[in-house]
Amino acid sequence: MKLLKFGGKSLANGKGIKNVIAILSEKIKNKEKIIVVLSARGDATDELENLLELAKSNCNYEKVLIQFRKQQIEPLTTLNVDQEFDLLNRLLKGVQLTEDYSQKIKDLVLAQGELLAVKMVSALLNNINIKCQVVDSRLFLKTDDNFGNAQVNLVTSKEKTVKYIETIDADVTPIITGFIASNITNETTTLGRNGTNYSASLIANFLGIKAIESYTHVDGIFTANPEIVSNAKIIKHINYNEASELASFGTSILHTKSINPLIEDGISLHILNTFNKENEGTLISNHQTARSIKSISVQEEVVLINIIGKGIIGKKGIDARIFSNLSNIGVNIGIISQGSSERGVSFIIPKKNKAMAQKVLLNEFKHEILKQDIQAVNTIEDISVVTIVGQHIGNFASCLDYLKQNKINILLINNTISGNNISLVIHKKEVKKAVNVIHSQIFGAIKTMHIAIVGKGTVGGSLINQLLVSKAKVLNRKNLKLNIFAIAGKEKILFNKNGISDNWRTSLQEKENTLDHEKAIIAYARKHHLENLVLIDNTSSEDFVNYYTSFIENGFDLVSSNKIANTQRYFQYKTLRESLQLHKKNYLYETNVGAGLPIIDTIRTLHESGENITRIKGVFSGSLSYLFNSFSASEQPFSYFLKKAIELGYTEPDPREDLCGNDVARKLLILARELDLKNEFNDINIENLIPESLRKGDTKQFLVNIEGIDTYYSAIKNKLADDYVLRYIGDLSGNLQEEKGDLQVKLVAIPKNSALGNLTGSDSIFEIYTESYKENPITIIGAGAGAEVTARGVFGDLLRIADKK
Ligand SMILES: NC(=O)C1=CN([C@@H]2O[C@H](COP(=O)(O)OP(=O)(O)OC[C@H]3O[C@@H](n4cnc5c(N)ncnc54)[C@H](OP(=O)(O)O)[C@@H]3O)[C@@H](O)[C@H]2O)C=CC1
Ligand SMILES: N[C@@H](CC=O)C(=O)O
Repeated sequence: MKLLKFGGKSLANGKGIKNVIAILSEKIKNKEKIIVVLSARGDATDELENLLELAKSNCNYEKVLIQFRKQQIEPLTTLNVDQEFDLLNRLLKGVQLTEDYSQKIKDLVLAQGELLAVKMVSALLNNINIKCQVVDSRLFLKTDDNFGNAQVNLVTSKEKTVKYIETIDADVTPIITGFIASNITNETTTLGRNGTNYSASLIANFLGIKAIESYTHVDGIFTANPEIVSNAKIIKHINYNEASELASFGTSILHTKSINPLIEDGISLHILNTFNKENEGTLISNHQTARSIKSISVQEEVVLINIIGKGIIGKKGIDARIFSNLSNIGVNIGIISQGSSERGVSFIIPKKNKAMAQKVLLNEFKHEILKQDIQAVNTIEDISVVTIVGQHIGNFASCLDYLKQNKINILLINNTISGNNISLVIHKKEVKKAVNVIHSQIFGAIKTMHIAIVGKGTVGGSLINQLLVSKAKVLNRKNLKLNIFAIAGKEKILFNKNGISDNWRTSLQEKENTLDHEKAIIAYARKHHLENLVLIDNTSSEDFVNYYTSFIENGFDLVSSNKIANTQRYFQYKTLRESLQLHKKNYLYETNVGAGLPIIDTIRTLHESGENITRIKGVFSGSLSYLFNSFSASEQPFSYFLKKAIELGYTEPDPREDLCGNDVARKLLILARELDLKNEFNDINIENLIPESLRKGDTKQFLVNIEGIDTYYSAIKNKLADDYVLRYIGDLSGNLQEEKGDLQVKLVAIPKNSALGNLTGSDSIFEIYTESYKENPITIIGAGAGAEVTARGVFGDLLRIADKK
């Protein structure tokens, strides 16, 4: 024999009630022996409560009652419900006259919800020739007089239940009301909210039924609320102890009170979805599961009370006074925190008890408050308790670190003595982010990086497209979801918290111009509780780097192809690093020097391992490499190749930044600073390759007069000896153990058959001389510029940051 319990949402009009009848008729036709327990249909309990309130306030409840009746007789409008509605009418009239009602009246009114539900389901089954009988549980579930939350007399109720059910013919299915019972004088009582689950557990226990199927509107118990964590998973099987833990920490489909009768009699409870026949649901039984389950639950509607004062330290009896006073007024206390040297006690109570608790405490401690021994009894609202059930504190350190990295402020932390549950008190606005962060950390589930990309030109545009093309593969291989939630150019921003799509260029174009990109991006991420934030700077803007610290302070890691932040004044460079350290944030910029080549990583590894780097020399500019390689081997003028280099995406947004040597100088300075040298940009000796007349004016003007550059370069070429080529090199030398190195950027003529002379295309070459490698430098060679290789380098930095999470 099985007991089937259906919740209110399952019994609501439309698909719900249809599915319930289908489930029941299939089982009965298959000769399964079942007993059915029902809740009130849909929101009937709330609606009946609302009717009481309307009547109490002397409002016109009749119209609402007519509407309620209409709902309750769907889908069988011929159902006779006169008895229930005559009673409701009389009761509500009385309430209207007296402008008040007792809990006893309320129980009688609410009971009509369950009575109507069993009447409807029985009638629908009878209509399809299934024998069933309406059963009013008030006839056998006996309670005390505590209306609204009555205590069941287990012995009497068991005896009466068994006797009553025996009177029903074996081929008739009992359809029993949940939630309602009666006292010794047969007055209607109720078993508290979610009482139907309790009724079902008790009836199964009394009748020796070993299995309950509890039909709800959800697929079962999840590792976290699926409305908060999109990739939360169903927990297929848990044992009673784990279920009790989940129930006491706020998992809404379980209630401790309902689990106890199951444990006592080894009754399994299968949570199933009325609306999803295929789903396996969650089975709760006494079988030991292989490993302790983990599930994250959230308790809302709580407040944190802090009692603060120097007079509390070491004083005996303070705690006893707090807790006995609250217990006297029936307030349940949750997490308690009291540091040995802290001047205060903090604890969680239900929000509804806030005013009452504060009043009682202020009164209890009025003398201490007067003497200033207690400075404040304050309340922090808008908090939630996030509990990780089945999580040991010993393995939680990385999760805490991860929460900190995501700027989640933990007000209190608490673990149970068994060490298997951890509760965190956090601000309500951070709950969504916190639960997602914890979920991805403890379940190794899909981790989502939320990425804002500023700069959507040559490099930025390629990066966005690479990310869109590769994101499915990355998800597959690394369980990592790359979600671009913002794209910005100079003037416009496009946001989409679920990730921008392939037509981002058109969508961005259609946006209004905005100011303050930084503020808008931070506000958007905060509003949508986005975790694992990364800001990617693909501009060459000097202004935008000023916002880096603000992004860091607001929980963003940084990736940048823009070289400006690393080549500002040394104190600014240092301040940025201090901020990164303080906020435990990462800043990766591999593309700053070698585009897609791994220069910074190599130099940093050598340096950090103690290897003395003595010199770094090479052709650092992909565009200039391309220009000199092509120009030397051709009769075309220099400007012809310069235009091609711009087209190919090798140059800086203003190509004069390459030609004047600034770009190479920046790369050189970035490398020097990786070696802990404190050079400033001004310290670099730079040979400028732009004729004086073309240095002034903006990029547009320069491009109009671009041919003006040709005579200058033809003259240089004409002076070049045979078998020599031109190379624009960066050279970091001197004593690199000192505070500053010697930084030179210059044009040199070198033999064609040397390492530097042999370069082709837009290749760069970096020669790294060290004490161990002596005269044979480590050489890194490859494409030194270009949209695709640089974007790939930025992509690599992003994945490196994801790996650190
Ligand atoms: N090209 C290469 O091979 C390499 C380039 N880099 C670096 O990559 C960066 C980007 O270069 P590239 O893509 O060629 O440049 P582009 O000129 O093609 O793109 C620059 C982008 O930055 C945007 N932008 C400029 N200023 C701002 C601002 N203040 N706020 C927001 N957005 C802004 C522009 O917006 P809008 O579109 O609205 O004009 C544009 O989308 C540079 O710093 C460069 O040094 C690094 C290594 C190699
Ligand atoms: N303009 C740069 C691009 C990479 O930083 C270059 O030419 O190397």
